[in-house]
Amino acid sequence: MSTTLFDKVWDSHVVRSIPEGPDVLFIDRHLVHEVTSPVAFLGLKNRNIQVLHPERTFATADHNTPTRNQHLPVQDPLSAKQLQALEENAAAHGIPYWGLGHEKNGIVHVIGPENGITVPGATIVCGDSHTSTHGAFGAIAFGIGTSEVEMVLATQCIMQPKPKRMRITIDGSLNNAVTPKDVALYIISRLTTSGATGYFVEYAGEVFRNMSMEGRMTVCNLSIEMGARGGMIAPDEKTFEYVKGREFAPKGEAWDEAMTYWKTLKSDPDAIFDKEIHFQGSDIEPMITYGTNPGMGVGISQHIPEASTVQGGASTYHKSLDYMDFKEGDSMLGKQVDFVFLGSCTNGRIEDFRTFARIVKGRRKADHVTAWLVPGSHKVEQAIQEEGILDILTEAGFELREPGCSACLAMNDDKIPAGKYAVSTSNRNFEGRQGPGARTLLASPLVAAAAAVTGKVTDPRTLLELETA
Ligand SMILES: CC(C)[C@H](C(=O)O)[C@@H](O)C(=O)O
Ligand code: SF4
Repeated sequence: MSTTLFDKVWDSHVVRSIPEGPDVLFIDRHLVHEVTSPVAFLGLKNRNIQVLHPERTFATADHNTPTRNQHLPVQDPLSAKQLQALEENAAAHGIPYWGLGHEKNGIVHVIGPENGITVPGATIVCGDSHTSTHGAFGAIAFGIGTSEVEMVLATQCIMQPKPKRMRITIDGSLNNAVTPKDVALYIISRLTTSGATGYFVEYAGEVFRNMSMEGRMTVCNLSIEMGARGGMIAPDEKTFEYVKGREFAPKGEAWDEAMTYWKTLKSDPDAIFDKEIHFQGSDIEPMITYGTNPGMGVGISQHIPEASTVQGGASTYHKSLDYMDFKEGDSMLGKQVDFVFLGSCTNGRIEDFRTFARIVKGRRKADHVTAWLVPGSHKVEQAIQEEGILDILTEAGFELREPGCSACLAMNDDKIPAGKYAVSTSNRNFEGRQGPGARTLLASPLVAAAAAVTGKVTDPRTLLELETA
């Protein structure tokens, strides 16, 4: 029978189908963080229920944690309270808790793959929209609300209507300096932020096959920003190689058994999708956003589009440009940059720091730029040191902070001041996302690095060319 990858994984997890209603799905892995879990645990307490599968549940602190002096007590009272609540809840239910300072601590979507919690063919949920990241391994992974977190804690199941299937195929190869982040921003700019609403996306084609696991995670992470329920990529040798030997991955006979199953995880050649979309890799250039949603992006050498050429109302478009203090027709190149943020579950992995270092090596941070370089986890932080990247960064005048979500959503002290411009490797550029009045330009680690050393929006290709010249 011809089945999609998505159907194979979904159908094998259905515990019960409700006619004309949602399916009840078994959940293999449940990731928990401090923001969306307190009320869920309270619900369990009120009903005197224990977590059904603590060994399938993993808790970390990431959203409102400081990125400096993590060894000291957390100053902000609300953050301190949320962190303490998670620690106590985890202890009460026998759930592993990787709090501040723990070697496995980090952003929930970075530590899952890093520790082998994320595996092909699994169902993975978290009270967090960017759970889609884990789809890079051929898992069905999606964000859930707090009441659903409670449901999964209590039953290890969730009720979900089955989404439709979309496949986005990108063939060919990518141009110089075009990274997975650019591919994702390009797709969203073409589809808009609601273009995949109601769908679960499979990414296929040469461009994704050639991507590293880190790159695939970046792409799947951003699926949610075009409205998709999630995104996934069929596992291949690269996936298996990445997972093998990680702490929570299957071992010995269990590994062999898992591999037999994982190798079947691909869409059949004649599988039918509800919607198919095709792009060419060579059409993509380094991207940057100019507006207040992730779909408002252009190639870095381009100009801000005229309102008449974009979808949606002109008044919303103008409101967005007013917030950014940009004008239709402006060139993106040369725009002043005050802050640079490298980090988040989109681009806070080791490969992103390697990419950033490629450009800053032998250069200096621009004097007027404040740069926050925040690893996605302690393991990433450690790799940055071990690989000598920290030396490159330090020599160029940068400083490394401690892991967490940080300026991605500014729930801690890392807030971009009102009116300032930040080139950010994160995933959302909504009004006030990085601090009240802050203006965000989403881009890749390469574009962020180019901005950090020149102090303005700069095409990274011009700097890379100088190196090879
Ligand atoms: C705080 C959390 C619920 C939220 C999410 O769901 O995505 C956050 O991670 C974000 O990126 O906005
Ligand atoms: S890094 Fe940003 S997008 Fe990712 S989980 Fe944290 S706040 Fe959400």
